[in-house]
Amino acid sequence: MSDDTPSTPDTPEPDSPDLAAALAKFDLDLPAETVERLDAYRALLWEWNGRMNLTRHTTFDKFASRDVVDSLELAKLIDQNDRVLDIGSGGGVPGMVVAIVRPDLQVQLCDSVTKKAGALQAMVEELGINCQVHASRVEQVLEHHRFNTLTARGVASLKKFMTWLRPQREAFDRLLLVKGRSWADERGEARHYGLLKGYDLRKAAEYTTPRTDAISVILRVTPTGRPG
Ligand SMILES: C[S@@+](CC[C@H](N)C(=O)[O-])C[C@H]1O[C@@H](n2cnc3c(N)ncnc32)[C@H](O)[C@@H]1O
Repeated sequence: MSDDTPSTPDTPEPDSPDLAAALAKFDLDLPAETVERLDAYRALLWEWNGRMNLTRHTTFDKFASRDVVDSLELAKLIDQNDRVLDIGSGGGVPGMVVAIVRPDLQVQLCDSVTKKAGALQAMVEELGINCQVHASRVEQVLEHHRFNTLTARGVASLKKFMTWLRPQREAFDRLLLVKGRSWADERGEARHYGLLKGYDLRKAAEYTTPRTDAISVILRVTPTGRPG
């Protein structure tokens, strides 16, 4: 190619026209019935998003490559029939997606903002999902309920989580947190404050958001002995 050949600018890939196309684009193979249920949830989420700020993932590609991918990675780590609480569900990610892809689980959602919990409750009812919604902070939910698995994405630092959960360590078997690249700094901070004493913390999964270089990890935090 000669030096004066005009370079063609990178043309951005067009967004997929529907959820099935987006899932196929990222090699996410789900049963047709699950795709239908996910799409019904996606439509409600975008509708509610017009009334309050619940998500920035308002293209099929973003919904599939971020929300569905994170939720599927989490779902792989949850035991059969677990009682699950999704903390700070916001618009329902990952909890609602996990409830749809893993109907064996007993998923509950919580958000401390009453109007967000109200939107979640309305979506759950419209979709006919058997999923209790708590309009409260996780600290309060755990005073009255016990779960096998707690999940969360984008809610708070590890230090904050370990502070909130400290008085309720008997109320759950494990905590699964979706985190970005800064996870090791967060671990360092939580350790510095002695908040990981009496817990086992492992990186349970690591994956890349499709077609980006964004790395995500899932941290699994398990209470072991008594806190130091
Ligand atoms: C940035 S949003 C993330 C929403 C969703 N998990 C996602 O990834 O799209 C964080 C949510 O956590 C909720 N939240 C913050 N602290 C909380 C707490 N202690 N208990 C329950 N929800 C909380 C907020 O109200 C907010 O809706």
